[in-house]
Amino acid sequence: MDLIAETIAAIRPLDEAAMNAARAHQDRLTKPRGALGVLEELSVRLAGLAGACPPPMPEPAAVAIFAADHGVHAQGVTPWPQEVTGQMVANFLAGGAVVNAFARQTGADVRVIDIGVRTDLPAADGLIVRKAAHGTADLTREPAMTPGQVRAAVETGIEVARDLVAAGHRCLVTGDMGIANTTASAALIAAFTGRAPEEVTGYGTGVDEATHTRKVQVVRSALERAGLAGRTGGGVGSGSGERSGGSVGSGSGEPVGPLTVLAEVGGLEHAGIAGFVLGAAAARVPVVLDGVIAGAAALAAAALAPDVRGACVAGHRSAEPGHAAALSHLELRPLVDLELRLGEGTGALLALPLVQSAVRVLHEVATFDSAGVADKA
Ligand SMILES: Cc1cc2ncn([C@H]3O[C@H](COP(=O)(O)O)[C@@H](O)[C@H]3O)c2cc1C
Ligand SMILES: O=C(O)c1cccnc1
Repeated sequence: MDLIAETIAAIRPLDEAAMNAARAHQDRLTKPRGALGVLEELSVRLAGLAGACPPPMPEPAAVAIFAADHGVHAQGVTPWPQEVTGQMVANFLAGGAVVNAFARQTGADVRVIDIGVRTDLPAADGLIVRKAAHGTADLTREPAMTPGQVRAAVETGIEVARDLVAAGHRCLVTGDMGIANTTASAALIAAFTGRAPEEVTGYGTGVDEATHTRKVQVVRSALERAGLAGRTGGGVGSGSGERSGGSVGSGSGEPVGPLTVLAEVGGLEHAGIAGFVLGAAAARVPVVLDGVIAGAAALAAAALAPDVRGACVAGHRSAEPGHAAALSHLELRPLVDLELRLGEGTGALLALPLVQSAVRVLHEVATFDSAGVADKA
C-alpha cells in the first residue's frame, strides 16, 4: 500500500468507551453539569480520539505553515505580488510575522514547509524544503497540479504530521502562506460543498469590488473547465479512498475523486494541509484548523476519510464566506470568531489555549466526592 492509502486505512472512528468515560467524568466534576458548554463536548471528543480518559494534554503544539505559489495569480485575483509568499516565509523564519507572535504567546513550535514556493529560499532553522512543484499552473487554463504533484504534496503533509508526532508534539496546528490561495480555496469549497462560486468567494487580503467580481468569475470558469461546476447535493464522502468513495459528482459525468479535485483547482499547500490532517487523524492527535485555506483542505481530507473530522478542531471562523460553508459541511463548530482574515495559522493558535483548557479540566478538576462538595439534590 502507498503512504496515502495506508494513512487513510489507519483512520478510525472515535472510541465510544473513552467518550462515555469522559462524559461520566465531566458529570462528577465540581461544577454544574454541562457548565463548560462546548469545551465539555470538545473534551469528550478528544478522549474519543485518544481512546483514553483523560486524553493526553494537547501539548507541546506545533504549527506547520505550508507555503506555495499559485498560477492563478496571473488572473489578477489579488493585489499582492507573488514574491510576497517567499518574503513572508523569510519573515516566518526570522520570527517576525503575526503567526510567530501568537506561537510565542501560546508556546507552539513553528515549522515552515516550502511545498511549492516558486523561488528557492536559503536554508534556515525551521524550514523544511519539500517542493512538489515550483508553484501551481493556472487553474483557469489547466489542472493546477499533475496527479504526481498532488500525491507528493499530500504525502509530504502526512510525513510532516508523522514527524512532529514522533518528535513528541501532541497537538498539531495548520498554517498556510500563498498569495492568491483564497481563490483556490473558494474553488475547492465550491467543488466539495456544491455551493455557488459567488457564495464562497471572499475578499481575501482585501480586494476591491472589481477584483472580487473577477475572482468569482475565475472560480466559476475553473470549475467549468474541470467539469466540477453545477453539481448538487455534495456531501462528505462515506468511502475511504480516491476510488471507493468521497467523490464529487460532476453533475453529468463520472464522479471525481478528492485527489483529482485538489489537482484540478487546489494549491500545493491545500494538498499538504490535507495530508497533514490525514496524518494527525491517523496518529490520533488533534489538529487545530486555521481559516479558509485549512477549511478547504480539510474538506479534501474528509472526502478521502470521513473519520478525520473526529481529529479536527475548528480553531476559528474567518471572515471569508467560504470558511463558514466549509465548516458547516464538515459539521465543525469554530471555537472563536474574531473576524480574522489573515491565515498563517493565526486563528488556530488563538484557539489553542481553549483546546488545552478543555483537556486540562479532565486532568485537574476535583470531583464532588474527592473535594467533599455536595452534589445538587
Ligand atoms: C503581507 C501578507 C501576509 C500574509 N499572511 C497571510 N496571508 C494570507 O493572504 C494570502 C491569501 O490572500 P489572497 O488570496 O487575497 O492573496 C495567503 O498568503 C494567506 O496566507 C498574507 C497576505 C499578505 C499580503
Ligand atoms: O480567512 C482566512 O483564512 C484568510 C483570509 C485572507 C487571506 N488569507 C486567509
